[in-house]
Amino acid sequence: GSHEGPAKLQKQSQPGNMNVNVEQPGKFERFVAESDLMKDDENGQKASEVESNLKDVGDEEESLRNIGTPNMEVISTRIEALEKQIANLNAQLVIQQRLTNFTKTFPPVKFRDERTRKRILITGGCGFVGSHLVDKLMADGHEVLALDNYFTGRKRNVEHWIGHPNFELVHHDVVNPYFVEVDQIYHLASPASPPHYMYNPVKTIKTNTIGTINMLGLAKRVKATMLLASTSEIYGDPEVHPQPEEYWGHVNTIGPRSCYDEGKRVAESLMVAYHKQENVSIRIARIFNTFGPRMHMNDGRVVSNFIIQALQKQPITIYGDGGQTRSFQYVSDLVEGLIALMESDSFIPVNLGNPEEHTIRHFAEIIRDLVDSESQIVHMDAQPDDPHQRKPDIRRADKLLKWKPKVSMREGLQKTIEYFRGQLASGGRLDHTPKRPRNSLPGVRPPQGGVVVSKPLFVVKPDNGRANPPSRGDGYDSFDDDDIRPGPSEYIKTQQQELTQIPDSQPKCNTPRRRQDESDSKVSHLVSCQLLKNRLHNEQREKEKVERQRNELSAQLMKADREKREEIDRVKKAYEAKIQTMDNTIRELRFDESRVDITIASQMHAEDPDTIDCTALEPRMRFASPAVHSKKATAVPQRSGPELFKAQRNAMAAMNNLNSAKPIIKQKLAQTGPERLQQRINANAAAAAMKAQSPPAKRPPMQPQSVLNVSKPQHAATTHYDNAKPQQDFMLDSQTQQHHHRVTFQLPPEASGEMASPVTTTSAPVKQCVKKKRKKPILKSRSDVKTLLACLKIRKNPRVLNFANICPQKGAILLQKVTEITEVEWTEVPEEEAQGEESNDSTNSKCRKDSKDPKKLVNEKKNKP
Ligand SMILES: O=C(O)[C@H]1O[C@H](OP(=O)(O)OP(=O)(O)OC[C@H]2O[C@@H](n3ccc(=O)[nH]c3=O)[C@H](O)[C@@H]2O)[C@H](O)[C@@H](O)[C@@H]1O
Repeated sequence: GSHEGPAKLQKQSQPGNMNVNVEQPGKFERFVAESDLMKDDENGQKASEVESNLKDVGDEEESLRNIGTPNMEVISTRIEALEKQIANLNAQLVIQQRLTNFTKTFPPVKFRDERTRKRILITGGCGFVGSHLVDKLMADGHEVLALDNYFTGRKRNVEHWIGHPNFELVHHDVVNPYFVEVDQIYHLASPASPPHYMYNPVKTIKTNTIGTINMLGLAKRVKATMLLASTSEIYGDPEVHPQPEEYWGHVNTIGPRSCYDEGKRVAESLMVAYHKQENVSIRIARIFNTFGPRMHMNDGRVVSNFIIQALQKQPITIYGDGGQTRSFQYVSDLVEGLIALMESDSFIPVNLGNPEEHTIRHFAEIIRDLVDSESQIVHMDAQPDDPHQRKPDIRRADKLLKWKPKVSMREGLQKTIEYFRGQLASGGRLDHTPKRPRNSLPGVRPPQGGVVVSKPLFVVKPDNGRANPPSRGDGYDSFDDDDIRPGPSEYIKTQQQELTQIPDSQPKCNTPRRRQDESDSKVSHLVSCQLLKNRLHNEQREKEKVERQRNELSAQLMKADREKREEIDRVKKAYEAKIQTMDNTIRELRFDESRVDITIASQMHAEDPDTIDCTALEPRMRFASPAVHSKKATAVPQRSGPELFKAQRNAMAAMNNLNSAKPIIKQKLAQTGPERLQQRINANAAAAAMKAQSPPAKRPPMQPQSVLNVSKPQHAATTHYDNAKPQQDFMLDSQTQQHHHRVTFQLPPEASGEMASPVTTTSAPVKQCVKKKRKKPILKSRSDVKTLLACLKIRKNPRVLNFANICPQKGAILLQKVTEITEVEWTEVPEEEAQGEESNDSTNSKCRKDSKDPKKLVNEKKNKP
């Protein structure tokens, strides 16, 4: 029956499936039309109803399979796969999150509330000192605004803060006014390396004077405290050693360094003037030689030059005899000193430097040793106006700020060497080849030796003919017209005029070579800025891309998770349905058992077994009861003694049958546990597989109708088993044998093989069957009981049994049951009648009481109202 659908199974399992069609023969057609079970059981071995019941259980399993109950292993494998997939996606998500956060991760920042958090402006915030100051103040939890024109500063010095809510980077030249509300201003903007500040001395002066005025104006307006990064250079070539703050200095006002020295001296003067006149809160730091990471490789100062020369095993170049002295401080000490000064209330200048003094010759040897380099030390011409000695007197800083440098020179040098080593190893964006100074630089003396002048930051030729806007930083002369900014073309014209006006004493300044170099440098600077912008833009895009990928992965993860949950739900539901079905099966079997009990009890206690009132029972049980139709049952008239006796005897026989059914049902109930069910499922699956492999068994032709007609019991029972084809007809004959009638079947030749087994057992009495321990006892299931009870009913009133939906095998079995029941009844049939019928049979060779064609019989029944 594995080809049947669940709907058919459901129909089969309905209790009223085998209808006792008493007074509605018109329904016969409908039964025929619905006779799905006619197709059932092409497999003869399964004719037994026990097996058919087993099959029911198997079919339940099949119906489960139809709703998607899969093999547990398959499900768990699927779930495992999904879990693996989810773990995979999780791992990917973590990686993507790390990638995403990589650009977002900032160094740790202290939390400050509104009262203690300050807004701090740092001019030159992208420079060597400025960027370290940014780091320190950011880490301390302040809001930092870094201003830079990127002349010597580099965005990459502060790129780790870009995007931080406390940090802001503004491309601005302090020569132009800038308006912002801040609490403190660190004014660091100015080139500081001699080659850099000598490169454009006018700009250097403007930055230090106009830039300082602009910042002091801002400080005045917003009442901010302003710190000026002054320099030890204001002492010039000092005649006092070490240099205290009280020393006025020794500066050549027209020397090559004067643009810087005098610029810073004016800046100090401006600070004091604004303090006295405008009551601006000021701080002046006189910074001595400082070194550390983030120095530009092309800085040109002694520390970077010597370290790179040593690392590259090139000659270490000392200007002059090397007897000049310097005192070098590490950048972190300077930053602490600057902050300490800002936080103090000292408006007088304070020296910030490390008093550890060395000659440049000794310094070169120290670096060569620290680098473990084989570089030679070579001497070149001395620098003009190069201070011969320099050492800070830091007593004031100690007294006012409680500040002293902490990092020794060697310790600081180690860190700086590592930094430059890393820079060189990473390809060092700039190749450093210190060159002799160009003669043409204005303000720089004609070469007398090896002054190291840095190359332009990025030497990139302009790829278009357009004139580039000014990049030397002095786009206009602030003194003349603060509000009018000339356009690029006018600017170029002005520059050219300026250049042609340079006196003949410096003729080389006018050469095309000089202008070209200058232009290259400006362009390269612009290009470097642009490259940086592009890089940041690309990074931003990359970040967005990663973000997108992350979102996609999240969506995938959610989808997989949802699928998993759905799968689990589905399996759960399927198993719940399976359990439900098992429960139902067990309940039904229990129900059968109790029904049998009830029936037996009814039979035993009823005076007339046929008049039991079953109205209180539910319909299924009512059907099982002998009083199938309670109305009719109660309407049965009082019977005579023999009739009653006959009925009681029949009831006893029925009771015996029922008793024999009970243990079988119990046994079956015990068998219908979950394990047993699983076994059956497996067996069914195997059988189905076998069946699929073997060629389909040849089925008998479809039998649209089969009618069992049991007539009045006084006469010999005449039954038509009507197949569509006349040759399949057979007659039921009865003979008296010893004390009871015997019934024989004549089966159609093609069915006889399949039905041999049930037919041969028909004539044996019930008790005998049990005694012989037949493998297939007659009463085994509720349908047996139903059949029996139906037959009991038939005995009382002749009826037409409709077996339209019963297959031939089952029909045969049913006939057998009828025979067994009628056997009891027919013992009282008068001998003559039986013999008369026998003679009839002998003449006709077949018992044919109403010798009508079966089809005619059907038609007659249909025509009855
Ligand atoms: O770093 C600093 O704090 C100071 O550096 C410079 O002052 P300077 O001492 O001239 O700095 P360097 O260029 O490093 O020169 C130091 C000494 O080393 C010598 N030197 C430099 C470079 C070189 O390759 N070889 C060499 O012998 C110089 O001639 C000089 O005597 C600036 O002028 C100051 O503004 C700044 O404050």
